Amino acid sequence: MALELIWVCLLAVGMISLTVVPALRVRHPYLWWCLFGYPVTVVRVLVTWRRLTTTLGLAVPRRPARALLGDMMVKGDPLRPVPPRLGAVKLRRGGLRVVVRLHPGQVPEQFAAGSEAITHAWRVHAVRVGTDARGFVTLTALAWDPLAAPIVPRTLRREVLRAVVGLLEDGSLWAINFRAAAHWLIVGATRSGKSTLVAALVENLAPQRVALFGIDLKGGMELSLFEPRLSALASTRAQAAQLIADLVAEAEARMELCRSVGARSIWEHPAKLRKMPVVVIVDEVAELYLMPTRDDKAQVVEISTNLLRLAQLGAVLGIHLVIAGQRVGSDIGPGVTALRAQLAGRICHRVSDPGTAEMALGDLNKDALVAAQQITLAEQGVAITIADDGRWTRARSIHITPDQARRTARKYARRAPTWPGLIADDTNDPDQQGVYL
Ligand SMILES: Nc1ncnc2c1ncn2[C@@H]1O[C@H](COP(=O)(O)OP(=O)(O)OP(=O)(O)O)[C@@H](O)[C@H]1O
Repeated sequence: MALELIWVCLLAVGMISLTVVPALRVRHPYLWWCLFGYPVTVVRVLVTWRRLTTTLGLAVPRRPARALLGDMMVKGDPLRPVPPRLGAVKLRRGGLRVVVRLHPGQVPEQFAAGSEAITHAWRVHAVRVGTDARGFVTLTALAWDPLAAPIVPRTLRREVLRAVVGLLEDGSLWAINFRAAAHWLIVGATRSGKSTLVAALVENLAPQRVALFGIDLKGGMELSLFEPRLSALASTRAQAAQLIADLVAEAEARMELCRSVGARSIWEHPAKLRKMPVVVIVDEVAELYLMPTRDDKAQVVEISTNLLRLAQLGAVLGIHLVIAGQRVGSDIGPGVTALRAQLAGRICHRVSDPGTAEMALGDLNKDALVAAQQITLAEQGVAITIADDGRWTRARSIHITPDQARRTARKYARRAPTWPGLIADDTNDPDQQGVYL
């Protein structure tokens, strides 16, 4: 009877595993990885390590390859070469990480050359080789392609002017951090994912005590989604010229304030005096520089000069620019190359002309430029960006639908300070006090 009960229990467990585990893998991949994928992979790593390193030539013999047997010299490989010492296999979000101690004479490049074989042996999506300390390599395995459908954790450390917009290809968070790079350039051909990225950015910034402005000369088609949360939206060139001029005046007033309190940036101001950070999103920047008639020329020159001033002054004054466009080449107008030099943050989606990729990444890294040109039509939302540590990497934004963006903008409409003046009508809300301090 007892034996039958055990069999029934085992059968039930087996049935549940067969149905629940695959469903969990699809619906909650991170939970699946913690509960099932990670433990199984740890066993696989430990079991395969000796054979894997021997096959790759990374295990070294303890004894020399020749030995004296009586008065005979015997040559041959020792039976049990010693693999490099493996540290604890640690869990990381959607993957694992393990530190390996190198044998004397080994270099990380030997492990990098074998990363494809390690990937297959561990049955993971990819293995990256890094070096955090001399004499050691860190092997980071990704369970699946993080760019296939990026999911960011719901509970994130809230930090003002930092927006987590997706994932990097190593599975870490992709953040647009205005405190690290004051201004950002986002380029990409049509349907490459620019608007989705901007939506992810606004989704993050909307709950923060940050004033958002929009300039969208495509009749406000893109940025009007966020209108309730914007302090102002310029949808004609005249409105844009006025708004940019007003923002330059705001920057000058902040500069004056800095001088009066002896501070070099608004972040050094006493909390009570500190002005609200401003993020200005410019969609389709080329439209600002178009000169259909002669009369437009003066206005274009004014816009170009003021935008450049805003970029130069704004970084320390809490005024930040996000410049987005399909085609951003030096040919679109005077001052574009000078403006580009001020935009330290770069994001390049699939582009249709090499000039735009060159504009976004050419002055930073030639390999990044090549990688950007290899993004395919199917990889919507995938971009090349420069990470916080200065390295270029592939990344993909989370997919925010227009409806989601509209709902977020409505939800946080009360947090949009009035313009001019940037006076928030919610300063008594204790929930919001000090968010940007
Ligand atoms: N991160 C993403 N993940 C999945 N799909 C995406 C992502 N980003 C964009 N897409 C898909 O690509 C389509 C086009 O994206 P989006 O509208 O953002 O492109 P765009 O570059 O702004 O185009 P346009 O310049 O024509 O406005 C979206 O409708 C969406 O279905």
